[in-house]
Amino acid sequence: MAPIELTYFPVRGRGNAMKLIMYDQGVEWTDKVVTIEEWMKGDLKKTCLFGQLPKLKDGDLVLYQSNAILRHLARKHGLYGKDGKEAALIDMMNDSIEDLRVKYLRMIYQEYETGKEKYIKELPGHLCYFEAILAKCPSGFLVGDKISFADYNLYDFLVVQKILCCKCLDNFPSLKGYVDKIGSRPKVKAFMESDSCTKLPVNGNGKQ
Ligand SMILES: N[C@@H](CCC(=O)N[C@@H](CS)C(=O)NCC(=O)O)C(=O)O
Repeated sequence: MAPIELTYFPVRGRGNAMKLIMYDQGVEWTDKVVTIEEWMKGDLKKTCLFGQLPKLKDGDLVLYQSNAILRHLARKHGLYGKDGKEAALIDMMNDSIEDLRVKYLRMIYQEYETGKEKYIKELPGHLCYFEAILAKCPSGFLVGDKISFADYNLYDFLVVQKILCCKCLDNFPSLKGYVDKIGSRPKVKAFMESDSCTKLPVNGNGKQ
């Protein structure tokens, strides 16, 4: 049995970026899928440190909080820059991706009907920062010359934004090139085209 076990709902959600990292880095893991019906019984929730998923079990280490999980995988698999300075910059990038993800999730779960149009209108005003960052990165990665966990996270987020609004990257050539570049890594491509990704709804409430 794989030593890593990921417990999450049958959605892409916050689980997809960590799955992408594991698949691309050749890490074996087992998915423990929790249906909403099972979750609603409440027993599993009570055992979760903060009452939420995802949960990653790596040997005797049990982790909650998706960004802590991404960072753990990054430390183990060399996806955290070449030194402390790059690690700090990667953290900064990832925090900014998290800010956007929270905005997106708020719209999806709390105000899809009333807030979707406004969200799409405001999206370029958020994405432009990443466009400017990537336009200045000769490697095509957010920080340094190697892929980091923040790159997988941003890639995952941008793909989800394209599902919401297929034209959202049209005015952002660097972001477009970035999605194409990361998306054409053979294992990333294979994972994104696999049932493990395509068969799952993007979000738990069916909105996307
Ligand atoms: N900050 C947490 C948020 C986790 C979170 O919102 N989990 C949701 C699913 S994505 C959840 O467990 N919802 C069920 C519940 O809160 O009862 C993280 O990044 O992991």
